[in-house]
Amino acid sequence: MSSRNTKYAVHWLTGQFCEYRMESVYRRLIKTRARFESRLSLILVSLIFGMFAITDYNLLGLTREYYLLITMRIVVVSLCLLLAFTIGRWGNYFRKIWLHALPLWILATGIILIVPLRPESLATQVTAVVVATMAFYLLIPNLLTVVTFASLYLSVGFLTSAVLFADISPVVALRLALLLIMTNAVGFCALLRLESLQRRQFALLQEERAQNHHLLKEIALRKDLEAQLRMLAERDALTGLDSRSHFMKRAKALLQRSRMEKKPFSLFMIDVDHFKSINDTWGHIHGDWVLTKIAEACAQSLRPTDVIGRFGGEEFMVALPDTGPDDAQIVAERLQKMVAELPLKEEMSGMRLSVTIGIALANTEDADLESLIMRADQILYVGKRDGRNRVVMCREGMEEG
Ligand SMILES: Nc1nc2c(ncn2[C@@H]2O[C@H](COP(=O)(O)OP(=O)(O)OP(=O)(O)O)[C@@H](O)[C@H]2O)c(=O)[nH]1
Repeated sequence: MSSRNTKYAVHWLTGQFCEYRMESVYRRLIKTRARFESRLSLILVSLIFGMFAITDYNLLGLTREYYLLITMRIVVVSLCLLLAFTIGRWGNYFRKIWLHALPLWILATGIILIVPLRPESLATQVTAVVVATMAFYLLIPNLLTVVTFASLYLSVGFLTSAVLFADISPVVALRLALLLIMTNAVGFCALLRLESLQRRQFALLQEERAQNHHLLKEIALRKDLEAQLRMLAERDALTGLDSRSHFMKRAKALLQRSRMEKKPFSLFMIDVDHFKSINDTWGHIHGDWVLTKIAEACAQSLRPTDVIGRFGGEEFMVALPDTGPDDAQIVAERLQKMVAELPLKEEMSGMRLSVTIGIALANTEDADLESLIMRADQILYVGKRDGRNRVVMCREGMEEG
């Protein structure tokens, strides 16, 4: 038997969950409904019990037995109504099951007491006991074990009363006993089936909920993984800037929009000067640190609409939509100055950090990103050749210092 099945196993005799915890969860869940149904059925059953006072009167008239019967019926009905009210307010199907069971014992006692007071109407009373027993099992919500004891009390009490006060022959007593045994057996089996089915239904619902919960968790995990993968693909691990491929995608979209809106577009290629010597002098960890600082400077000095990416090694790219040559020159020089003024680590104090920036402008209609990158790269090379630490611009194949 799997652990899942064990958890929801239903006892073959009581119709309750074998596991105490599961049974308490179930009873807590149905407590509101059980309270309402208990109250309703108690009111109905006690009123029916009270209405039999009319047949008592027809049979007995205003005799001593009638007064005793009416008193007993009033007591039983009042107690049941009081209990219906109490259950409605404080009934707890988990902790106060005795409160739900009490009306059964009161009603059973009331029915048993009718026999000595109206022994001549035993045949009618037998029918009433059979109906009451079935009502105990099926109509008044209670636990199978509790109902069984209350019904057996009713059957045994009624049979004893019949033998003692109605003067029945042993054969009739035996027939009555058999009828009551059968009634109890049918009621027991019906309620056992009902209790088991309800609990199995509950177990299925719980399993479905657990599976849904598991699925939701799985979806959240997958979304998380997807986000992480996207992050890995789109971001440069060292600087946090766009990766080369992601930069290309975003820059292409920006360039296309600029073309459609007929607005200027500039592209920067930024290369750190003498970066190899930084690595050689202070080591790769310091080199990495310098790269992250330059990336931060780029992110700070540019607009949120500009796209910045790490193109590889110590090269960065910036796509600047809606930026003409004059603005591009100003922005690049500001960035160059910012890098030069970056506060460095103490041990690197002797170092002069600088970048060379090549700018390509997309003035023609047919300029695509690849050709812009090529032009920016070419002009950057010119800047390096001419001494580094400078901003150089290329307009449609023309070079400018
Ligand atoms: N620390 C570090 N170094 C890198 C990284 N990627 C590339 N490099 C190094 O950057 C250096 C680039 O050197 P070069 O291409 O010769 O350029 P440079 O020394 O900056 O010289 P110029 O560009 O001509 O001024 C190489 O030594 C690479 O190993 C990185 O992610 N971290």
